[in-house]
Amino acid sequence: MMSKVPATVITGFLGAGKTTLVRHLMENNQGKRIALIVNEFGDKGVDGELLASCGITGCAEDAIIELANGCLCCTVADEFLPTIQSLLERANPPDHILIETSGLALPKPLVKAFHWPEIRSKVTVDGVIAVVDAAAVADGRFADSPEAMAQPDHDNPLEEVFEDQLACADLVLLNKTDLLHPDTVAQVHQQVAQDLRAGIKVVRTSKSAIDPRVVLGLSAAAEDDLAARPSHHDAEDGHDHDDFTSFAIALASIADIEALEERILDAIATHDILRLKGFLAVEGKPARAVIQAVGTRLERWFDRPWKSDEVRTGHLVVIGRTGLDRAAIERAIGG
Ligand SMILES: Nc1nc2c(ncn2[C@@H]2O[C@H](COP(=O)(O)OP(=O)(O)OP(=O)(O)O)[C@@H](O)[C@H]2O)c(=O)[nH]1
Repeated sequence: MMSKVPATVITGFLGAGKTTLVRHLMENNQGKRIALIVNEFGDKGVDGELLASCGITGCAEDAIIELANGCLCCTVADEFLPTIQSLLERANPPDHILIETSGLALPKPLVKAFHWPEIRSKVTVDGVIAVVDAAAVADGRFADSPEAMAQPDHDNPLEEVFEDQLACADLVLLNKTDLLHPDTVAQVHQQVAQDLRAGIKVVRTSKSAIDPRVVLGLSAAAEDDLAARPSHHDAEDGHDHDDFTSFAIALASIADIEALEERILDAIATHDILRLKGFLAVEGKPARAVIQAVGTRLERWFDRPWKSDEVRTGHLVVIGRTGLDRAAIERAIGG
């Protein structure tokens, strides 16, 4: 019998370190041909673009497939299945498939898709890896405030997505431990462990750095034990995305990047933006700048020189709870 191609689903809330993990796994591919399917919330992809410029040796151009716009777990039949099928039909099919889901996606409906007769005999879910932002957990990002708990019928979409991702995991990476005191890491570890199925291991990481042999080759066949992976959305057919929203801000070349950074941080704090990321053109700089913000933590670096035929403009993708004041954020950041 032909052996099935293993597929690893990488889940984890917005900004937890999924793309960082994917990059690490692709850089340390140990000669394996790895293909990546990446899906983001919002119609302007950043992760695929960032990885495309990775310069990893052995990482072929066509190794990265971006499914932008929409939620992978809800567009499974239309987009995901044909993509997997076309990967498998390649002259040189991958040895391993990585699937990076958006930070707001529920992993379970995606894993369920592996039951489809067209792919069931050819691919198996080797494992669901949940990446956790330990600093965000320590900040109480996913927990309810006492005031919210007191509300009748309250629900917390952040907490539900976070818990669904953990409940489906075969392995958890407790990431960003570099940002916390070891005692806090231990507390967060304990807290996260409570939401896991019995026997699921938590590995502490910084910058998602982990030996690929720990993450790949779990042989979990997750599609065969879905019943053991509880979800807040089990009673529903799909899930709606009304709880979260996303939009992109176009920016012309920036003269003063420090000033822009301050405006971004102010906007994040004022409007409770969950995630902001994108690219910028900076006047007088030959390279493209990357901006990454998770909550109020912001990173910026230059990733690659602009190509001669590229238009030097930027865009920032903003993600938050529904109700974000787009016009006000655009005004605040646009300056
Ligand atoms: N300090 C610290 N920063 C990290 C760590 N891992 C990732 N980051 C940073 O966190 C930000 C988000 O990382 P990503 O890998 O893009 O996160 P993601 O989960 O792919 O984000 P989304 O796809 O938007 O959900 C980037 O600025 C990373 O450099 C870590 O362990 N420690």
